[in-house]
Amino acid sequence: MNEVEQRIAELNKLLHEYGHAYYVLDKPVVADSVYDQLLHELIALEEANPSLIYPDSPTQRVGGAVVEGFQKVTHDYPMLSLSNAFDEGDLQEFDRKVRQAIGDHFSYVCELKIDGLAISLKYENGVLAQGATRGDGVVGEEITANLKTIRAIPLRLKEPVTIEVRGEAYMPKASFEKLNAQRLEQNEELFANPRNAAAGSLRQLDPKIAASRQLSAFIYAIGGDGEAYGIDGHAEMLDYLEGLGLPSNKERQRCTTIEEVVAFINKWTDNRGNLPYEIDGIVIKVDRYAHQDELGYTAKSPRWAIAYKFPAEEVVTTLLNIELTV
Ligand SMILES: NC(=O)c1cc2c(=O)c3cc(F)ccc3oc2nc1N
Repeated sequence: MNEVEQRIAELNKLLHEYGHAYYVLDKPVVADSVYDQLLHELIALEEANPSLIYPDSPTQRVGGAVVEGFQKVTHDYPMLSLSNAFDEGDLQEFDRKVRQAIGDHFSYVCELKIDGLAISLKYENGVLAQGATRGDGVVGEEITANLKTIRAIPLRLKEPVTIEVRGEAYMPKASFEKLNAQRLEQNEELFANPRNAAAGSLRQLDPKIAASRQLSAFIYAIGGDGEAYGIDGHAEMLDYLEGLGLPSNKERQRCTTIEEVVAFINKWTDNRGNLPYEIDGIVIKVDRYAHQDELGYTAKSPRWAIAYKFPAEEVVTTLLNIELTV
């Protein structure tokens, strides 16, 4: 390898490491100025040596041309939606059905329900090959170019595995405030909430616009059969996906009773305002895959999971009261 090739290889490695620490682990290891300086050095070297551009170089995140529209993709495994629980009674009913089907020796995994939009990511031999929206659950839109602009999404995994994962793309609260402040400046219509802003950003046909929106993502499941990777349960799968370099939400907790689940829900009902992203509930999943297989699915939802939805913010009821009094 000559000197330039060596430096390009070294810059790719460093920027990949620093990017993972900053965007996936939320633990920066160098100052932004150092990252930017190295990135600009790589951009200059790649411009002078286009044949040495790596497909997963950080300079390739904002690539793609502006497209006329998105291709449709059929998911290998349907992207189902979660059934909802609105109060403790619903949770007790869910728990009763689970115990009826698989007995009492199991545990739940509780996760924050990120308020964004569901995405699917396909990696082939470790390289991000396709990204798509949920769509109607069977057919989604191919938005690979836009998802590549999300720095929390690795362009290459730490292992050359072929795997499909599912997760939630979202707009952090800080990005949302900044975006709406800019739109106010430019007399543009404001986004109502971070979820709409994230959806609107990923529907942009120009990846440069998606890149400017500073989205992020959490991965919450594998698409397809986790046991094919020698993994027996969901919590273990999330650890495995983290090991591959994928971002998963660390605020997850194993619970063995609904009482523990309720305690987790109460904790985050009170604390969610301190999170740097919006959540609209808590997802409760039976952990072991063998138990999930026994419980199975309805036409549109897994029977082994449920989403507890937080009550609507009081501001809505206040508005309603005003209307009612007038
Ligand atoms: N928004 C979320 O944070 C979130 C969403 C889902 C799902 O939509 C979901 C849908 C399924 F059919 C099965 C598992 C799931 O797990 C999930 N886990 C999460 N943490």
